[in-house]
Amino acid sequence: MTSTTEPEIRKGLAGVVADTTAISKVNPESNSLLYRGYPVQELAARCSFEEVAWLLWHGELPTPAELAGLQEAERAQRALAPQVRAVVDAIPTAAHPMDVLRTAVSLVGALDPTAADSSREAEVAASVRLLAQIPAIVAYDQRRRRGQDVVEPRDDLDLAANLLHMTFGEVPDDVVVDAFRVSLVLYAEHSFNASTFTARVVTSTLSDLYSAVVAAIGALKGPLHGGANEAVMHVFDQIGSADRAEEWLDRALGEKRKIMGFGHRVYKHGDSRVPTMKAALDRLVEHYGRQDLAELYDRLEAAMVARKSIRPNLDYPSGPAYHLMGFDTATFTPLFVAARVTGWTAHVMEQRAANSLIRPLSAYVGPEERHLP
Ligand SMILES: CC(=O)SCCNC(=O)CCNC(=O)[C@H](O)C(C)(C)COP(=O)(O)OP(=O)(O)OC[C@H]1O[C@@H](n2cnc3c(N)ncnc32)[C@H](O)[C@@H]1OP(=O)(O)O
Ligand SMILES: O=C([O-])CC(=O)C(=O)O
Repeated sequence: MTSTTEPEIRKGLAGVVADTTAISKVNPESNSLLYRGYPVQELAARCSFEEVAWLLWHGELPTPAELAGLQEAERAQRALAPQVRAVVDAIPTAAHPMDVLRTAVSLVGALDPTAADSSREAEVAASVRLLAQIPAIVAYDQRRRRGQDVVEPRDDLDLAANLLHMTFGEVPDDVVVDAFRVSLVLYAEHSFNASTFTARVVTSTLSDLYSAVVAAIGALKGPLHGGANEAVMHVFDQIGSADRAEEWLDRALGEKRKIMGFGHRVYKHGDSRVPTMKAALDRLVEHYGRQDLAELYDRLEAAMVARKSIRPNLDYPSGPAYHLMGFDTATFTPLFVAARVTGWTAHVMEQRAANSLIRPLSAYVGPEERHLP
């Protein structure tokens, strides 16, 4: 007699601990998030996005000389190669900006003669290159969609201010630049989320860093992940005003729809990053005089908590914040990429340093063996 043990299947790998990481710690019990040991709220309050990028890649905050070196290298690589502009121009504007970004990043990799070099030095250099190029691609694409000419980068501005300058042709008020910087810091890293895990799977086959980032962009695009920040804005547009929030939500829940910007695979009592981003959104609401947006935000959140006890994730405040800054809704997820590329590339380097091919098993449920007639 044979005994068969059913394999345990964890759909969506929920609850599975797939490997160790020293990059960030997501703690749903204490509702906290640490990057290399530092609470993300402290980093968002006191650090530039470039300092956080260095921290994620190297494990420690940069010295003044290290930060100056990173800034110099990043600022020197902000201009897009003519081939990259030409490829972006060749993509119809009906294509989503995430498709444009995915394609352009792939070309940036193909144009890098050191792309196949997987030494740590080369991968840090490629990470800095992507840190510089992605904002330029995102800004270029939004401008061409609006029929606007390219704005050249300014090397006297940090990454956050320069991205805004390249997108809008001017540097907005400090309150706006600061809210944008905060969003980049909060979006930078979040352990084994779907896009980061994708980057690690690609790296585990000993593929190159650019391939891992291109695949991660594909994973981030979906509305269950990074695409939710864009989807939140579509929800706000559909609802229109605060007094319609409950009615809209009841209909959506009645149709068994997922409400974008709410819920999380790991956090079940609220996302550690939301209070910091909500505070930045509140400052933008004040700055732009858009209390109507804040009222809609609050009414929908309160109704969702009352009906389902499900709380907002980071995409909920980020969507309306990017809207107030003036970004097109379809540009929101590319902005997430501009931030998360730091976490992805840190994970690529960590995976490579202690690699094991990522290849789980499956339980076969198809037909028993059979034969052709
Ligand atoms: C930066 C980020 O990527 S954060 C995530 C951004 N994504 C979103 O905002 C999309 C909306 N949210 C969701 O779809 C989910 O909450 C996810 C995908 C993020 C997490 O999902 P999971 O961990 O797989 O939880 P799951 O989908 O099983 O939800 C558990 C229960 O809560 C419900 N639920 C969870 N999130 C939502 C939501 N946003 N709207 C309505 N119901 C929800 C589910 O329907 C399910 O209910 P059931 O047990 O009655 O079937
Ligand atoms: O951790 C996750 O599953 C999704 C998320 O919040 C992120 O990637 O920032």
